[in-house]
Amino acid sequence: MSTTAQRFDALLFLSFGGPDGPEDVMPFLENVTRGRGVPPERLEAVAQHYLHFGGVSPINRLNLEMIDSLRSALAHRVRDLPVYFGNRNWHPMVSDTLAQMYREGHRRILVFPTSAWAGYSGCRQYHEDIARAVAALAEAEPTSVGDPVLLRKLPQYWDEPAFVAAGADAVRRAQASLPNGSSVPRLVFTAHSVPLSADRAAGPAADGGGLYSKQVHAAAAAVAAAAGFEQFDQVWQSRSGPPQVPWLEPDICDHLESIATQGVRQVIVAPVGFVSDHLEVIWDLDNEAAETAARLGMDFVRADTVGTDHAFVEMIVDLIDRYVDGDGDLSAMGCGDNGQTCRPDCCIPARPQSRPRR
Ligand SMILES: CC1=C(CCC(=O)O)c2cc3nc(cc4[nH]c(cc5[nH]c(cc1n2)c(C)c5CCC(=O)O)c(CCC(=O)O)c4C)C(CCC(=O)O)=C3C
Ligand SMILES: [Fe+2]
Repeated sequence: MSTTAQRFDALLFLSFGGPDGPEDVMPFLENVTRGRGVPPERLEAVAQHYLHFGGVSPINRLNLEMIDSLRSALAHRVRDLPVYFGNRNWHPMVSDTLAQMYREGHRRILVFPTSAWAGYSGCRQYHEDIARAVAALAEAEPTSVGDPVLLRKLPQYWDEPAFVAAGADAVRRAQASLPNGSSVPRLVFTAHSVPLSADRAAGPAADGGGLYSKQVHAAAAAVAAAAGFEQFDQVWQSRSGPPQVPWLEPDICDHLESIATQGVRQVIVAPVGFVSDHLEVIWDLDNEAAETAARLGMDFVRADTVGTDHAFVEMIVDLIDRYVDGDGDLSAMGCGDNGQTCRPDCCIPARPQSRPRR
């Protein structure tokens, strides 16, 4: 690792990945869950959600659109930084993208992850896949042993002002689209649930862990305040895993039931935990939660995700600007080189004994 500041010469846009057709669905789900104890019934159910949309997740198209906007924003600021696309769980796989970047001469690579968060699923798994790709490069491109690459993951950005501002704009647009009601609509934020044990393992043990849920809550509070709401609820979605294992609760649909009994008639659901309209967003919210709200007689509107907002793309460029010359803050939460995991106060492994996935 070099100690003198040196410029980065490319950006790897690193995302989760999703299937592009029905035949991709099962192999994709196997990549996501390999060795992780997700019950087969849950996988079957999730496969059906994908198949409901022809086996195509919107995530890849949305990422490509975000990359297009990012390239224009970089060009606009006269930043000469080629952007490459790689995923953790589906093609283009990060290891293939890295091999291509290497062949095209890139040795110092910044990594932008499409997760804003700390924790095992939100941060550490991204590091693990970076490390795996770097290890695979030694086989794909043997010269990389003597002429190595440096991949530096950018820090978590859940508290960036532009992330909050884009979220607040989305909430305001959603609110404006509700029919006129007699009372203030209830603002409900959702993020991906994780096992309680994983959440407890995130962040300094002295603070009791829970860094993922704390960040989500803090981001939601900031978005709510910026959108002019005095109150909000924080709930979770897309739980999986065996039912006897506790996950973050309440679930969005259970929560809609309970606020209906409190007389709430209008709800704005804001998926603060997701950067773009993933399958989880369009299935669990636009389908399941919307249907639940309809059954309960509530007006329901789902706020947009921030990924298509110009302000969010500008935020990515700002992050890049802070790091591109090689003197960005390496101790910032989420930052790490070549998948060297974050500091222990970010994302200690939830399951230290889990087997490597491939
Ligand atoms: C915190 C978090 C984020 C946010 C951070 C980030 O954005 O990275 C996230 C994002 C996403 N999760 C996604 C998809 C899936 N997640 C699953 C499973 C799981 N997610 C978990 C957590 C998270 N997930 C966990 C603890 C599991 C249990 C199994 C395991 O520990 O791995 C499964 C397996 C089936 C199931 O169990 O549901 C699928 C298919 C997609 C792509 C959707 C598309 O295709 O559009 C995206 C963006
Ligand atoms: Fe997930």
